[in-house]
Parts: sequence; C-alpha cells; structure tokens
Amino acid sequence: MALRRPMVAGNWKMNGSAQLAQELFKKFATKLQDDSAEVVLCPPSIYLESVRQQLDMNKEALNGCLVRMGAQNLSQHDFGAYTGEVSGQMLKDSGCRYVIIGHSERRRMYGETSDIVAEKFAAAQKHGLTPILCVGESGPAREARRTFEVIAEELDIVIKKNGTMAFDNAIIAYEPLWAVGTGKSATPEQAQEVHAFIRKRLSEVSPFIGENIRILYGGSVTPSNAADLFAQPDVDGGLIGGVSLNSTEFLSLCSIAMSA
Ligand SMILES: O=C(CO)COP(=O)(O)O
Repeated sequence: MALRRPMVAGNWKMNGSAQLAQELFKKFATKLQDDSAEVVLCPPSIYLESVRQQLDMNKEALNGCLVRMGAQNLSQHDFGAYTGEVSGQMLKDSGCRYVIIGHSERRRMYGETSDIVAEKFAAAQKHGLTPILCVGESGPAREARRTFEVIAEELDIVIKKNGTMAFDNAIIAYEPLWAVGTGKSATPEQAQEVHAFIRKRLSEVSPFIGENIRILYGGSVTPSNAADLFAQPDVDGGLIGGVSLNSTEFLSLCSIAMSA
C-alpha cells in the first residue's frame, strides 16, 4: 500500500445524468476490487441525490471499496439571499465528503478570485467537507516560466487565510489550464516537477503535511497516459474531466490507480 492512498476523482462538470450514476455503480459493484484506491464522483449538485442512492443501494456489493461523493463548488456563505448558490452544510447534508474548490473554469468564467477561493476553502472545512483545491498555470504563464510563481501565489493566499495546518484535511489538484479539456496532458515529468514543488512548499511549514497530503493531477488524463502519470512519486491519482463520463474508461483509470 502506498504511503498515500491514490484517488481518482471524476469531475462531471455540467454533464452526466442519473443514468450515468447507475451505469457507473453497476461497473463499480463488479469491477472494483479493494480499498487500495479511493474513487470519488463529483456530479452536478442536482444529481448528488442520484449518486447517493446508488451508494446506498450498492453498499454490500461494494464490499469495503471506497467510493465517495463530492461537489463541484460551494458558496463561501453559510446561508442567505444568494440565489442559485449551495452551502457547505447543504452539501454535507446531501452526503458529500469532498468539494472541488477553485477549479480554473470557475476562476476564469465566474470571476472567482484567489481570495474567494480561500474563503470557500474555509467554508468547506467549517462544514466538515474536505476541499480539493485546484491550482494551475495558464499556457502563457508556463511559456514565460512563471509556473512556480503562479502556483505559489494560488497556494499562499489559501495558506494565509487558513493556515498550513488546514491542509491536514485537504487535497490539492494540479490542473494546468493548457491541459484541461485540450487532449494535451502534461508529461509525467512536468506533472512530477510541479507536484514536488507543491509538496516541498507545504513541507517547509509542516513536514507531516508535506508528506501526507494527496496531490492529484488533472488535465486530459486518459487510460493511455494514466499509468505513467500515476507512477510519479508525488502524483497521488487524478482529477478527471472528460473521461469520467465514460464508465468503461473511468473504471480503467480506477484500476490503474489501484495498482499504482
Ligand atoms: O478539469 C478537469 C478536471 O477537473 C480535467 O478535465 P479533462 O480531463 O477533460 O481535461
């Protein structure tokens, strides 16, 4: 068993259906073998209930395999006049264990600043959810050799607001923007380099957290590149977009993580 249990988290984004949940669980029930990796489904919030039903219905068949549920976003506020928003408490009530925070699509398209991301991180933990914090540089930033600078900045704002110890209960996802949904994944070496940088930065404040935090890679992960990515020493699995909608391919990523 690896020091850190690998995780494969499926971010459905604004895709999927109750039927997809059913199809995935049918395969989980027969194909997942043990608890050597953790599998997380992050459907749109309207389908959390469908996933939860499947989790309940398949409890016995899953037989100790770790399948869990996460949300894709939450409000930084607890309750109130925030039309269209969902609070951490509501996600917790729906059976979520995880919540994705600061995905690049939300930062870019919905004006989520790093300050808001830091507030959402705090809100998630306040309500007993584990944040999956996304960080990553744009293509131009990489070309300008600003990758580490961008990642450090995104991390530091969350650390400043929440403290390093908050990362005791958090997961980080490195998702370079140029690799998200483009079919052009980071190479295993590129991913490893950034993951090691993130781990080192956290280790400087807490060696325990640095050693134990799981850092996922996200951006065009497929069954053909996953084994090399997941085999990197500082890559603890993946945050999967497109492929998480294909039950056969997603299951094959889960198997790869289980043997990583
Ligand atoms: O954004 C992602 C996961 O959060 C990655 O998406 P793709 O796997 O579709 O590139």
